[in-house]
Amino acid sequence: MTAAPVAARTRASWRDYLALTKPKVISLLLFTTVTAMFMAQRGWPGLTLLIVVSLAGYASAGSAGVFNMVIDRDIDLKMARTAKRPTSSGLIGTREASMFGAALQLLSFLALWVWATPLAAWMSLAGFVTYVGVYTLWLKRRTWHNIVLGGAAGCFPPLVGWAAVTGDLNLFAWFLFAIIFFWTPAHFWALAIMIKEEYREVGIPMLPVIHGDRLTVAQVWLYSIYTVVLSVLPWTFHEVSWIYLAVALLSGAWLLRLAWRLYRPVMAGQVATRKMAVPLYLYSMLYLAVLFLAGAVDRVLLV
Ligand code: HEM
Ligand SMILES: CC(C)=CCC/C(C)=C/CC/C(C)=C/COP(=O)(O)OP(=O)(O)O
Repeated sequence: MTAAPVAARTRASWRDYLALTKPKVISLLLFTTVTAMFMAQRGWPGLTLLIVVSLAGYASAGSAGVFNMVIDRDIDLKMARTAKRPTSSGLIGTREASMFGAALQLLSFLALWVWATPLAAWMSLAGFVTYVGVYTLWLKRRTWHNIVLGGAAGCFPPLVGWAAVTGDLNLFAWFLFAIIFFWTPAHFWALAIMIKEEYREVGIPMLPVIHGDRLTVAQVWLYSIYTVVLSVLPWTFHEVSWIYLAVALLSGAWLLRLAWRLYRPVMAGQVATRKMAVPLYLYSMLYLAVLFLAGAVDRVLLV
């Protein structure tokens, strides 16, 4: 049996609901949650807790994605990258999507509260509120600072993992938060350069649209430096040892190399092109994954 063409479909399948949760983005968010659990435990956190936190973490971040797609369905419809989202195409109505999102958030909060710790549930809710309330509703359409302040949403997943294991948050857990906070601009503004014309057309005030390429690459370069410096600090506090340090320095050097390769030609007067920004955007995700993996391996094996 062949699938019906998209335009002819009127009934949404489970795949459409899954698409509302932004599965690819969540895969990396969840990776930071799970690796943070190993870092907090300094060993195996237990299979039950790993499963509960992974499922609940997915549901919470997924719920945030659902509400983001409901709120942004008008602008998503106008951009090629997002036009086919079920909320924009009308395949899934606002009411159904909102109920789905609310159910995910409620289940996630209860599961974390009951089977992990109340603090983990609150941290997850804080991530949700920051993404939906601060980023999507308040800042995204208003200011180019949107992704810096709203980007705090993506910093909560490691706190969820940490709090699920210890019921508490220490300085190192907040370092994990801060690393993602300072990493986000390099990740997102590299992408924003790639798709700046789409953002311009729909009037979303992303940095390259508002202040141009030069300020964007300068900010990306600065935030990349902050990220690498910050990534090394936990070592100076004896929270991690040489495995993490070696990985942080090597992967950080590569991040700086790619940020520099975007910065230099644009500062020399060239227009920032998609081709120039792609390597940094793609590498940003590998970088974060490798850094968190190194933290987990290091603390499980050595510290
Ligand atoms: C304000 C913060 C952030 C913004 C505005 C942002 C924005 C975006 C956008 C617009 C995309 C393209 C998605 C697509 O093509 O469908 C993307 C991709 C991605 N982002 Fe982010 N992001 C942010 C933070 C994060 C964080 C914290 C993580 C994980 C720790 C993350 C992980 C990813 C991944 C894995 C992809 C690739 C998805 C794919 O290939 O479809 N992002 N991001
Ligand atoms: C703990 C917890 C619940 C955390 C949730 C954090 C979360 C879902 C962060 C994701 C960040 C992200 C994908 C932003 C893109 O939004 P966008 O609207 O700019 O992208 P779009 O144009 O693809 O919709």
